[in-house]
Amino acid sequence: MAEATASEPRDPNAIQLATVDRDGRPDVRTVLLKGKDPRGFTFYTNAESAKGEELAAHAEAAFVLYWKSLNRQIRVRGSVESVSDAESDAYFDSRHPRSRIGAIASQQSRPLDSRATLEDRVAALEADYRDRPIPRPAYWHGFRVKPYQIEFWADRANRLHDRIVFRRGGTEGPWAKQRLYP
Ligand SMILES: Cc1cc2nc3c(=O)[nH]c(=O)nc-3n(C[C@H](O)[C@H](O)[C@H](O)COP(=O)(O)O)c2cc1C
Repeated sequence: MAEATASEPRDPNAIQLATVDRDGRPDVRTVLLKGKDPRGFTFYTNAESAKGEELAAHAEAAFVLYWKSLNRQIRVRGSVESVSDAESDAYFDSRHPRSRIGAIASQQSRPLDSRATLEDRVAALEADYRDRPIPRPAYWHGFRVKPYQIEFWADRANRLHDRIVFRRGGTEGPWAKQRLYP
């Protein structure tokens, strides 16, 4: 990530996050990776969005990071849990006030009749919260992907790329390392 931060033109932490809906049909979208530690990988979103509903029905996800400037890919599969309220509060409070207002104003993934409706809602909320703290809505929080598989792919000459996969039986415990044919 440090190398990508130095060389990617923007959003080195953008991940393409895949989930499945109630009928088992895949869905995918970009979100920003906001945390990584031994427990897993964290992103923030509206739990009432399409992805939130999909995760509520089936708490499993996969994501891919592709750094074009480095020609490297990382693939992750894992089970998903909500992060603690304290973690979500800390991240929410670190965001710019406009982003906090945006999180309240946006009924993410639901129909919006016009851009003006959203802008009016933002203006009303900005007036409402001018002199008081902007609280994190309960539906806006972090999700943690707890990995059971992580694969690193790196470009090599003549398309004989390196692929190293780490797997484990569940979301805890030791990893087994395996090299794969490209
Ligand atoms: C570069 C980029 C970063 C994004 N980051 C986030 C994010 O961190 N959280 C989020 O909820 N949506 C983010 N989005 C918007 C999502 O891709 C998506 O439009 C939105 O979350 C609704 O997805 P859903 O309908 O599948 O729930 C981002 C989009 C882009 C292009």
